[in-house]
Amino acid sequence: MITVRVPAKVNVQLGVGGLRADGFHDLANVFFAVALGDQVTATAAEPGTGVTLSCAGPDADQVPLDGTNLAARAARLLAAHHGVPADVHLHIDKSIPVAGGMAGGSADGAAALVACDALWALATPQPVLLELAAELGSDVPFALLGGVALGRGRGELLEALPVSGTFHWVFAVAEGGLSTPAVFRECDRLREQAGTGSGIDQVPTPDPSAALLTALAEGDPVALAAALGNDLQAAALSLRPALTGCLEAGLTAGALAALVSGSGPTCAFLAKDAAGAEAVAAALAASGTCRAAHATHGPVAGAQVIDGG
Ligand SMILES: C[C@](O)(CO)[C@H](O)COP(=O)(O)OP(=O)(O)OC[C@H]1O[C@@H](n2ccc(N)nc2=O)[C@H](O)[C@@H]1O
Ligand SMILES: Nc1ncnc2c1ncn2[C@@H]1O[C@H](COP(=O)(O)OP(=O)(O)OP(=O)(O)O)[C@@H](O)[C@H]1O
Repeated sequence: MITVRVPAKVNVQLGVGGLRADGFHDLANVFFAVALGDQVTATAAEPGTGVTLSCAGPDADQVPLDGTNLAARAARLLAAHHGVPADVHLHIDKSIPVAGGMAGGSADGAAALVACDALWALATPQPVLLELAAELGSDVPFALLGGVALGRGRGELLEALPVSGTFHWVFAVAEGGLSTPAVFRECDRLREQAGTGSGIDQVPTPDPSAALLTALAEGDPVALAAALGNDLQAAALSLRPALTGCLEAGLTAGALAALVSGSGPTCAFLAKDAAGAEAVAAALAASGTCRAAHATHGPVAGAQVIDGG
């Protein structure tokens, strides 16, 4: 039995370029891994059983337990790559909000790759795991890497970034999720409506912000707060206007900055320190603008075996 811990992500910069012919957008995506995470346990199964799944946690009823689950797809992809049978039971201990913009499904996919690789003693080299991860989804490679990284292309071409110290975050979980493709479509629609166009020839491919990279490298939360940016935020707010109230509640409670996490609807708040994060989380929980609020920190490592007994 192998248990892997895997982090959720917040995008401290999500620069979205034009719509490509393949339906994806080129990004300048600065991923940041936070301690709020899932655990995936892989247990050996009888030959011919295939991949079976179970899930525990407050949102477990929203997690598909069929072959579409990213953890199951990851196990089958790894097995096919090595030509071994995909017989395994995967148990997901879920803390990451589902369809929340924190890459929860992607995290489970990355965790399943690492857990099955260890269970089946495959010793897959990291670059191969990263390639398999990219086949599963744009956010999956980062969940393997963790820390802070710049994702180019559709977010899968990663470069680790220097970072100092620990940053303190609060995540406000919304009622219900948002579909990632729907949020990208809304971003394109808003661009068309504004008359700028949404295609690859009309929207320049964004670059990472120099001020943001310096703030990360220097471990400066005030400077990071000033440099945070998410090009999907307007689209998420357009689809879910009530999120504005949540963002404002966190700022009123003393957060240094507030933004939508990735494609939303989870809202992320940067705090000055651990005590500041606890205070913002308590105020948000009492504000009635979200379902739950969690104080956490980062950066933390990517998917890692924590129990191999
Ligand atoms: C919003 C982010 O979470 C930011 O990290 C990611 O860009 C989304 O990553 P993801 O959920 O792993 O997305 P994927 O499973 O690869 O793609 C789902 C859908 O999102 C849209 N998509 C995704 C990534 C990207 N760079 N451009 C896109 O337009 C496409 O419609 C795609 O069909
Ligand atoms: N292991 C999984 N955990 C949660 N959802 C999963 C999983 N596997 C597949 N899904 C499906 O993926 C959908 C999106 O869930 P997920 O939690 O990954 O969203 P997200 O965090 O917004 O993704 P991202 O931030 O990568 O765009 C869910 O509604 C669910 O149907």
